[in-house]
Amino acid sequence: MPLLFLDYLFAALLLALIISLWRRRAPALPLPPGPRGIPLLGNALQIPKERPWLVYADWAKTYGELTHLNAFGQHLIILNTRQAARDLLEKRNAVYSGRVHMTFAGELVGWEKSVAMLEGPRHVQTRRMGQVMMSLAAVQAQYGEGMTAEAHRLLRNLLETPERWMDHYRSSAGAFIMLTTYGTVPGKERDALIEQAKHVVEHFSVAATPGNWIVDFVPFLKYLPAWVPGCGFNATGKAWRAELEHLVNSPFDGVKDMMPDRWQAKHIAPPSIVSDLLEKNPEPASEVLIRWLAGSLFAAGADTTVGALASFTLAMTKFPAAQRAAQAKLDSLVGRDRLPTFTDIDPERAPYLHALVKEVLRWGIIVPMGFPHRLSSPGEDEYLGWRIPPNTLLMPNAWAMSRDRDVYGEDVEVFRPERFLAMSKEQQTALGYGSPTFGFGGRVCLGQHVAYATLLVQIASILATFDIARPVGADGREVVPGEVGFSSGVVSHPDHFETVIRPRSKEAAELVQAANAFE
Ligand code: HEM
Repeated sequence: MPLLFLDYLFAALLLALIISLWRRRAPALPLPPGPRGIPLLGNALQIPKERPWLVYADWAKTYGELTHLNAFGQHLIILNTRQAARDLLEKRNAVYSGRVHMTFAGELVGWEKSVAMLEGPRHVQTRRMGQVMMSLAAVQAQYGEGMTAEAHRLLRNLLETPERWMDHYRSSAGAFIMLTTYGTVPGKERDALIEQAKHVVEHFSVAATPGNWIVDFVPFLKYLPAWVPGCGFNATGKAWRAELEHLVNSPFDGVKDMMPDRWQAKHIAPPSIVSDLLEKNPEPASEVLIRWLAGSLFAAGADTTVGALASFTLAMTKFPAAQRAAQAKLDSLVGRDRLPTFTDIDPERAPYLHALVKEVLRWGIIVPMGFPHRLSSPGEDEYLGWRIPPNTLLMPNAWAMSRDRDVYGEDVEVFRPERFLAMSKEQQTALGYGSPTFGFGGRVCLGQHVAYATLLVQIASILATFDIARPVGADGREVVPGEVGFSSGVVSHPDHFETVIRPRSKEAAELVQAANAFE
């Protein structure tokens, strides 16, 4: 027996030796190229804070498809081409659909239950539930009427106080999501929730900014009381958690109360994503997923849609020819004695309008670096001969992809909807809503069809009734906006610019008033 034991020991040592020799002979694949960092910090000091997509696009000229960075040991890879993003985030989405873990935003404030941060089977299950929003036709059929009425309210607000256009876009975006998600009707309660949501979304942006919170680097600090010097973030987290939970729970409980016997579909709740999901998934275990799915929609949808409308307004101010062309097409399609409906603006009848909305999403791309995806498999991956270590964060440079000259032509900085009309049907289908603005793979924006339908009806309604014009300076000449930058957050809005929004005619103003006569 002792001899047998020694045999085993000898065999094990031999095996260990062979493995170590083999490992030495087969060196690991290289990491993708990237700027040289410094010990411990890596590239942390080189990561650009202002409009990083511009710097990354510049680096891509040196490094190619992928740029590798390392910040305090965390691997980051910028995906510089749509092909690389498709190959990794779409074709291998089973392993590239993880998200980054954030102690402050996720655990302390409570965003970890939101769809955008969930991972694994709960994420897949929640997304499956979100399929109720999974086609443009379905969204229009179910919510088209309510969306049209919301668009009319936006027009009325623009007529009354045009200079407050950004406020009106914000409350309109909130109203659209409240309507589709909870079926909430206009009123004081809804206005209060939209106002509260504004703060929650602003706080999310601060909470999720990497580097803002020491507890993200030293997680055990979350256990210390807020009065310990340096741990005040625990009090902030608690306050923000309370407001987030109120926003998630209050409208949800309102719908639930209206459907006490929801499994029999005998209820008085208006049609909405929540009532639909509660009806189809009556088992109590689904409730928390539906509650947070609904809450996530507001957070993910409100600021993004507002940003897209701001980009639209900037584009119309800078490129009046596109505005005139869109108005002429709408006039010939709808006439000038009524407002457009969803039936008027389907892709077959209104191709120019669809091209214009796609161009808004491409030219003024508002999530320029997407949201990072995490490689969640325990082992490393390989792509084009490069090594991708587990836990790497992949960030698609959607801004650079939306300026790919091979796809969009040489004039990528010009707002020109015609570029989509010149493409074949196959090309257009491959590009989806025109650019990678809605992300990729198992994480692609869950609200993309709602967002697109919302923009379509809002933009058609505005163009039919208003002119978006350049202001006139003291010298009597039009002031053409110069180079307007975009803000640096995850959701990026155009910086301030001057514009004038006024009714196209007396008749157009009357149409807007008539559409809101019963309010
Ligand atoms: C123009 C408007 C919008 C843009 C540009 C946009 C863009 C995006 C992007 C880039 C992502 C990340 C995709 C990825 O990780 O690859 C995302 C995720 C998401 N969006 Fe949107 N979005 C918009 C509007 C909306 C709306 C209106 C809703 C809700 C009704 C919504 C709900 C979501 C949700 C729930 C996620 C998280 C998906 C997940 O992590 O599984 N979005 N969006």
